[in-house]
Amino acid sequence: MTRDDLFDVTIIGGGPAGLFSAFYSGLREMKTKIIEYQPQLGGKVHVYPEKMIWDIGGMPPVSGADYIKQAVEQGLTFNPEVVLNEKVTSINRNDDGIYELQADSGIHYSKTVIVAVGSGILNPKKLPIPGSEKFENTNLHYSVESLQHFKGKTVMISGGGSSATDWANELESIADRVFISCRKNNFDCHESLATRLKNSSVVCFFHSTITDLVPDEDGNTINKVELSNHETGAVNYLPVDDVIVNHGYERDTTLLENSELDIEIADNYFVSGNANSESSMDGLYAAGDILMHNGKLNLIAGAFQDAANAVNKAKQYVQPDAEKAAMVSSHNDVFKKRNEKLKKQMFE
Ligand SMILES: Cc1cc2nc3c(=O)[nH]c(=O)nc-3n(C[C@H](O)[C@H](O)[C@H](O)COP(=O)(O)OP(=O)(O)OC[C@H]3O[C@@H](n4cnc5c(N)ncnc54)[C@H](O)[C@@H]3O)c2cc1C
Repeated sequence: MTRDDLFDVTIIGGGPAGLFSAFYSGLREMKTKIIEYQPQLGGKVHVYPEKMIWDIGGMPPVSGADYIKQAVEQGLTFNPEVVLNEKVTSINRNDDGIYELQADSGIHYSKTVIVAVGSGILNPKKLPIPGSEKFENTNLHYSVESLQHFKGKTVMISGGGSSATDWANELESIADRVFISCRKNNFDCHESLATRLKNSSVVCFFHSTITDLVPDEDGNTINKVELSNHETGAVNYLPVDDVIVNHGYERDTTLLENSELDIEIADNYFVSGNANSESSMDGLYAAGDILMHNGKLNLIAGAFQDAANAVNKAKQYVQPDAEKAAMVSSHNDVFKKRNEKLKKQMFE
């Protein structure tokens, strides 16, 4: 990247807030870039692809996976530049007032920035068993993409928190057998989840940890798990078809710590801003879970409002005589051609 690749707005993070920011900044005719660390857009909704989301205004219940599909389609409406697999490590500003985003592949230059990094970069905590990575291509899972994959299988779940117990409950009626192992003597989740689990056919192993994965003959697939009880010292070998691990997430939240700018931070992590999504820095805005202010709504619906506010402020920063807000979409010329096509499809 050179300084000639200067964008009006660069959005860090491609979750719900980043995607709606990209849509809205396209609507406001700004040259837009989204930078996302993960290989795909969608943010932390990827953690719950099969959960149903009911609380997005005007939208019927939608699965996380379908929501992502729609949000990505909307986010890319105006063809923003999308950079995936790219971690922004710090935000600085040069003497000309241009923001410089340091990333793995070099520096991204931008007139304004929207920080939409949610809870930071999430990576699942891995099983601390040497060599376990090779099973990630076969039957060791750190997320549940599809419950149906486990139909008729024997599944071992490791973890005692909300996600692990929720998966165990969901899989009970789909899998043939479900085991769950938990380090403590009780689950660390909402009591209704724990009660449902204890009354189910799921076999719970407390005080227990997976200490080894025994492969089948070809060496690529887990055939048995070695389960050790650290109270009694008992070791069990359980034949399994799949292993699901949910030990929580490692969070990389270093972006703002590394930045030398005077960005006001709340609770050691969040961008302390206002209801217009402004931060303490001119030209730098925040949207979604990373933004904190008095009226903050920590829902996807709240991220949309933050995003539109951030973009409107960015637009005025780049072009001070611009309208304060975009015209509504229902009679906006930007959509004229697209509407003709859509109406044709609808009425044909
Ligand atoms: C299990 C679960 C269920 C939920 N259910 C609902 C629900 O029913 N309804 C609802 O409204 N909300 C729900 N939420 C909350 C909702 O998912 C979040 O509010 C929403 O995802 C926030 O969007 P965001 O874009 O701010 O952040 P995120 O979705 O966290 O996206 C941030 C993105 O930024 C990227 N990123 C972070 N740091 C960097 C960096 N340095 N460089 C590049 N990229 C970076 C991340 O990889 C990520 O993709 C749920 C959350 C969870 C965990």
